[in-house]
Amino acid sequence: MDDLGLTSKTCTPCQGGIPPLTPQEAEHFRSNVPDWELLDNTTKVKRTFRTRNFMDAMGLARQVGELCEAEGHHADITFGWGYCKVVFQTHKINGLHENDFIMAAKVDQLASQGAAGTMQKIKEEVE
Ligand SMILES: C[C@H](O)[C@H](O)[C@H]1CNC2=NC(N)=NC(=O)C2=N1
Repeated sequence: MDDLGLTSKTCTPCQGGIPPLTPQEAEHFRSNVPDWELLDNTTKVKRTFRTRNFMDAMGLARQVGELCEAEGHHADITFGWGYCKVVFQTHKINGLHENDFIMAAKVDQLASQGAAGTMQKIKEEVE
């Protein structure tokens, strides 16, 4: 689905002073990360991940946080037993920027690796 090649891009430092994406532009980017949804009149993009328990939710939150720090573009992350909610917005422009969708695509990649890791762990436990 990543037709725009979002996962191979890196975030550009956003210094503000540019208009946020229009709803149409935001929806175009969102179609590349179909598990995410636009919020607050398309000024934010959100995905909630389901996890097996609290510690997995915290682990995912930590991994997402480290990715944000590495990219210099930060999510608002809330987690609890069985879930981790990730919301991106470019605060400097109070709206969405391509960076938010680059991050969404990279978080999907991260979470799928994590899920694969979990499945591998379960498989090993079973065998
Ligand atoms: C100086 C630094 O790059 C900026 O403050 C960055 C940090 N991370 C950020 N993250 C998000 N989501 N929005 C921003 O506007 C933002 N600005």
